Amino acid sequence: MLNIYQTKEEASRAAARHFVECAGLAIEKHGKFTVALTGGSSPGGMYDLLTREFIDQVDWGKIFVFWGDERWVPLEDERSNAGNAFKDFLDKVSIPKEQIFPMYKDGISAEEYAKEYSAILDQVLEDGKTFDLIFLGMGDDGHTASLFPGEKVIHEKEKKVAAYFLEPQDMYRITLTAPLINSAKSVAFIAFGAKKANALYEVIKGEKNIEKYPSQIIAPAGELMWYVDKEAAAKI
Ligand SMILES: O=C(O)[C@H](O)[C@@H](O)[C@H](O)[C@H](O)COP(=O)(O)O
Repeated sequence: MLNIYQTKEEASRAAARHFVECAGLAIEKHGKFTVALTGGSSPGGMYDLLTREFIDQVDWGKIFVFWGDERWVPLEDERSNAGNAFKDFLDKVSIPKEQIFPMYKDGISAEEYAKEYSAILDQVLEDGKTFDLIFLGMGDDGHTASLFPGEKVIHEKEKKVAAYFLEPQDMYRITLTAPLINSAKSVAFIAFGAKKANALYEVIKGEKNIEKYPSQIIAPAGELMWYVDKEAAAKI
């Protein structure tokens, strides 16, 4: 469902509400809530609301946190998606540390950790396979998670988690793969601003070209939600 809001504040509020609702339903159903967070700047407003206004509406002790993707850098590095999420969100709520799984580990290669991360998911996810909720951002180029245009990781079918060297950024990336993302009960994109307008149009209304607009590959078994502002939706 495409939800368009006047401002990014309103869209962030709706995304935060979605988090609260999904958490409540999952905890009622199976005693825990498994969620993957997105990197980028887009979830900032939602994090802020979750740590203040909505803080008493979530049973934080029952939440298990993962990431959709990560730059292969230590958490102290300002490019770390996990490091930023701790600062803006996770350090301010009472999720037990052992229930938070950054996609980075010292002293091991990205490829090795992708296998380890996959094994952790097998243990923690309901039935070993489905997330309750995955948040995704979308790049101005239509990428999502670390599924970048033209990269063969877009078509990965076997692995749940993949790592590879992303030449244009000169760094390793680690990412949930499309089949795992698509098995989620709910997937929620958050995208704001005029710079996203072209990609959003192409992903939602354009001709199918997954190589060029990898976000098109996201078609979950469960619900697909978009939380966008009117600037991002300008071309739709
Ligand atoms: O690590 C990454 O590169 C992100 O996970 C990426 O997929 C991000 O979500 C988008 O690039 C949107 O970024 P913004 O939210 O900053 O626009």
